[in-house]
Amino acid sequence: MACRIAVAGVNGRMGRVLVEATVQNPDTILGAALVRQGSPLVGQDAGQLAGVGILNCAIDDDLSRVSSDFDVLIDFTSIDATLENLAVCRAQHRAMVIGTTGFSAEQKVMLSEAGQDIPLVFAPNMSIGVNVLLGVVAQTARLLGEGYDVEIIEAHHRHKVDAPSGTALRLGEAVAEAYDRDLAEVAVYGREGHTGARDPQTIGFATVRGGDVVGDHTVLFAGIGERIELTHKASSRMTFAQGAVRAATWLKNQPPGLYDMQDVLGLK
Ligand SMILES: NC(=O)C1=CN([C@@H]2O[C@H](COP(=O)(O)OP(=O)(O)OC[C@H]3O[C@@H](n4cnc5c(N)ncnc54)[C@H](OP(=O)(O)O)[C@@H]3O)[C@@H](O)[C@H]2O)C=CC1
Ligand SMILES: O=C(O)C1=N[C@H](C(=O)O)C[C@H](O)C1
Repeated sequence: MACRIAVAGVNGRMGRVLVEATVQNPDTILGAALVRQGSPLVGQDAGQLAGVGILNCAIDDDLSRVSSDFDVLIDFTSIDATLENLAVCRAQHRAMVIGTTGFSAEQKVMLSEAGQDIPLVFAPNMSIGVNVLLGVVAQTARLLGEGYDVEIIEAHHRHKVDAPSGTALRLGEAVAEAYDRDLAEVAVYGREGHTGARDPQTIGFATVRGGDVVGDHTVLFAGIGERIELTHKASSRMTFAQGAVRAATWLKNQPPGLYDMQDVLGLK
């Protein structure tokens, strides 16, 4: 049976592409589409909004009201909206794929607690490429060993509200884990003024914001006399949306738990 998907924030940049990816996937149908409470979009057809034709799926602003219409909620919205939707999905026993970024450590604990009751996929980047890159980066760190300075550079569009990106932080975690370091202790977020010489244990982050950049990430291993730069560039949001829809079809058959894209793609 087709997996019935609900898309939160259906008018957002990701929301619209998620509707398109749901329609394109032969194993999924759009069961519900959500917008902010009181939005003038309520009642409009979600397919029409996403530019994929009429789907006979009226946009709603109340997740509890439509909870019997979907199996998995895909949520790429904001921290507040995602946590509100998580509470509803937990109460109504609905699975959830979360792509929203920018959560604090405490908020991430809330996600793992919810994983005791419902199946959840939470990943800062749903593209296949970035999830392969996570493994490549960890292996590169292990093979190079100490003596290489690690810097993570990310670039995104002018509308992005969180920095560094969730993906950059996840890449940082992968490097820190490979070197047996704690990212919270070694991360350096930007530099200014008289910084002193670089501490070799640190992992640096640099953020670029501008225009319509979909999402670029580079992990730089800089040694003496050589450097390795591992780069992923997303050129379309469809890569994230297809990953999220794939995660939803996978999640439908999983027991409660907090999973990531490495689980979905069998990369662990
Ligand atoms: N994991 C991944 O692969 C990816 C993750 N992302 C992440 O997804 C998130 C969304 O990105 P993007 O689509 O570009 O953002 P947009 O701003 O384009 O869309 C956000 C959507 O969420 C809705 N929303 C925001 N706050 C609330 C609220 N409090 N209540 C109800 N609805 C709300 C917005 O509604 P309104 O328009 O009314 O404000 C809008 O529909 C970000 O955190 C981003 O980092 C993005 C791409 C890939
Ligand atoms: O906000 C975005 O656009 C993106 N956010 C994600 C992140 O923070 O890592 C993933 C992607 O790069 C696009």
